[in-house]
Amino acid sequence: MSKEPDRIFAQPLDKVPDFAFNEDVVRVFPDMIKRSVPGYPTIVENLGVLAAQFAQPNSVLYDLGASLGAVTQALRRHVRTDGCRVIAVDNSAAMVERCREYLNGQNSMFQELLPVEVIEGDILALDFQPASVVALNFTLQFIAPEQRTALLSRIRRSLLPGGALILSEKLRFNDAEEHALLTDLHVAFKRANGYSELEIAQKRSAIENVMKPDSLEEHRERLLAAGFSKVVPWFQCLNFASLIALP
Ligand SMILES: C[S@@+](CC[C@H](N)C(=O)[O-])C[C@H]1O[C@@H](n2cnc3c(N)ncnc32)[C@H](O)[C@@H]1O
Ligand SMILES: O=C(O)C(=O)C[C@]1(C(=O)O)C=C[C@@H](O)C=C1
Repeated sequence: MSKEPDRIFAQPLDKVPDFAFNEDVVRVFPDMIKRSVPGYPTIVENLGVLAAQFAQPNSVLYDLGASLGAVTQALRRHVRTDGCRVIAVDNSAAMVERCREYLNGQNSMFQELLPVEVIEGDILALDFQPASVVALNFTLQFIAPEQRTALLSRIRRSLLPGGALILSEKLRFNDAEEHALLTDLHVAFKRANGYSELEIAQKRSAIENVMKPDSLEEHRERLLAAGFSKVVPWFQCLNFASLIALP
């Protein structure tokens, strides 16, 4: 994985463009996400552990919005169920190209890994195959809010009995005081990870039009409306959380 440090917002910009998963972001993405999302390494590794509990023989495991394939690699480290294969999907050409390189490197180093197919495409247009695990790791927040329920309904319909959706997201909070406190603590987390005030402020304006977090209550209601029977939060660090949704 690239070790290049994220300096994307380090210099003052006349106008901060909307955030995009382009070549510049791809180059620094492992550093960016680790320094921006509290608990990210724990979530990714344990997503593999959780997935192993829900994986059903001869089924598909989806990594939706796979970026560089961190979740796919965790699935390959932990899932040992017979006949499983991973389908990783992302609509950023730059991400997909680099993701394929990393996974090919993994293929040549280890034997008996789950087969992986990396698809460059829009998860909103995906024809889902019967799946036992679907991971949306910090991806739903980038989908237009009015399209989220339909996507989750299609995922729900593709899930096999015994399977699960694992959904990780940045959260907002309905209680203004709680929202302000956890937002401040997230800024402190970024500062402690070496981001300057300028970098933090410019990143905030870059993502505000493209990334729309929901509250835990909104997630729960939407998942139930999409046909899931049970929603169980399994991780929260500051304003970032991960949920298990059962069919
Ligand atoms: C924050 S990143 C996900 C991080 C990744 N899952 C991980 O754990 O390292 C969000 C990803 O979702 C992808 N994405 C956003 N909208 C998408 C869509 N409609 N279809 C496919 N991928 C999408 C972006 O290109 C980006 O790579
Ligand atoms: O909330 C922020 O400030 C973030 O930087 C979050 C976030 C994310 O949750 O995906 C946004 C974009 C990058 O992909 C990395 C992290």
